Amino acid sequence: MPDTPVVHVAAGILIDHQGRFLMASRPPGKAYAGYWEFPGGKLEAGETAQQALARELVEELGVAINAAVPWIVQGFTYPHATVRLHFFRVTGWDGEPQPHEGQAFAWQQPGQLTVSPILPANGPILRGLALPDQLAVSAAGILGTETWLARLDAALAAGLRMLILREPGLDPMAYAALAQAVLTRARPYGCRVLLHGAPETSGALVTGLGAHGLHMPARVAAAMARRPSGFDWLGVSAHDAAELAAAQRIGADYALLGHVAATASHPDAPPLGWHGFADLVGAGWPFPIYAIGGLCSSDLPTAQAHGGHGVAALSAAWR
Ligand SMILES: Nc1nc2c([nH]c(=O)n2[C@@H]2O[C@H](COP(=O)(O)OP(=O)(O)OP(=O)(O)O)[C@@H](O)[C@H]2O)c(=O)[nH]1
Repeated sequence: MPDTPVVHVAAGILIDHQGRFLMASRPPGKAYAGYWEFPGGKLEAGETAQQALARELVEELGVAINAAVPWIVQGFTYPHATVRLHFFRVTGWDGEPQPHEGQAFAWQQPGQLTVSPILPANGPILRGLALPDQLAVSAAGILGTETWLARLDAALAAGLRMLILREPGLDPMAYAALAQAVLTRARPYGCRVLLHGAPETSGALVTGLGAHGLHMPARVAAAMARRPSGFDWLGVSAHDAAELAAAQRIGADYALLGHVAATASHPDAPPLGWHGFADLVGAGWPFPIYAIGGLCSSDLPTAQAHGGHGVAALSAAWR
């Protein structure tokens, strides 16, 4: 049987100043009419995804893009087509979106969807949109627990909304006690806390404490065939294409990719640099990828211009 040809599609997630994103209903006459999607459409011969996006948004919404960054690439097989969807986050455009094809529009808040049904391929996209563009990795072992907890309080007050509690120097009892203390501090702020380790060693603690998920080292994910059950959010560290492929295989919700810049925590391995980061991300992955390694919040625009979802900071998060 011949392989089904892959249809490449560009779709734009218009994000406004309040952090809301635009969804549109598919017009009558198209496959999945009435389903909600992100505006966009198929690439024409010779077009790049970015060019197709610009054309489709003029045709469908009458807006001209002036700020867009590549984001998730999602493959999906429908009865009518096998598609490869190139999603872009669009933060600047000229003109007010108009329903040129008779679509209905809805501006939506991440994590609080009010429209349905959604095109089946778009589930991971909506989850990805609910992830903040900055996260922090803990540093209790580096700073000392009391000092770090005080800095955590300050970071939470300043807007930190996702934290990976990675403390390889702590024994299991001390780690569990710290995790409890961190969750108590983070909950009032709605900050997600992911514990670190393998499902066998840290999974019961995630469930027992009601943490938001598990972040796994690359070698743990590489040894898995499928997603471990029982975790709302599952993240993976990666350093190369094989480790990103492992994250994809197990259905990770996000990956950290690095290290991008030289960092004291990995003095021996050469940094990827932004070009190395962009080359790896540019292969197209169905989950958001954070840049990590010697970075701080001012690196966010650079990370996003190179295809990253955002920045993960270790030392810089606690200064
Ligand atoms: N535009 C868009 N298409 C999506 C999304 N998610 C998703 O699975 N798709 C799929 O990608 C394909 C896009 O095709 P389309 O019908 O919108 O493309 P088009 O504007 O060129 O349409 P046409 O050629 O039928 O007029 C469809 O199979 C659609 O189901 C999404 O968020 N936005």
